[in-house]
Amino acid sequence: MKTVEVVAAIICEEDKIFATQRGYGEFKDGWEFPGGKIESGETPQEALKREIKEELDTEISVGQLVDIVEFDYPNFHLTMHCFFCKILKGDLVLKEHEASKWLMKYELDTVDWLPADQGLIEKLMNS
Ligand SMILES: Nc1nc2c([nH]c(=O)n2[C@H]2C[C@H](O)[C@@H](COP(=O)(O)OP(=O)(O)OP(=O)(O)O)O2)c(=O)[nH]1
Repeated sequence: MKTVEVVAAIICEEDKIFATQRGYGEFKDGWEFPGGKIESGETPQEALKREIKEELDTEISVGQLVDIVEFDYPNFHLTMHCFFCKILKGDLVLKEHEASKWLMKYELDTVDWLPADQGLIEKLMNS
């Protein structure tokens, strides 16, 4: 099975975490942490900064690695590197997503996360 290498940004501000809803494709309407596929030659941190600039027109700093999620979807294996991030500059403009929410940790389970994110959400809620 092919492996897709993805980076995801857990953007925090004060006590809240930024969640986005996918606007297109196979997982449309599912909630996720913004990010995307690592391109060849990029470090995960570089990929994450590029993706957040593209998707949200925002510059971030990439902090601690929170988790590397390994998950089998029917058609591919996902390896997802998840980092805590902070906003440096920009207003999180939704260029690809259809909605977003700032959620407190205890509210994280109030949106419908993509299947691969379930374990991570539990971990964040219990942290
Ligand atoms: N960014 C992100 N992707 C996630 C999460 N959870 C999860 O299963 N994924 C999956 C969905 C996609 O298959 C993949 C992300 O890659 P992507 O955003 O480039 O996906 P895509 O296929 O829509 O993009 P593209 O090839 O059209 O550029 O990882 C998450 O929390 N954040």
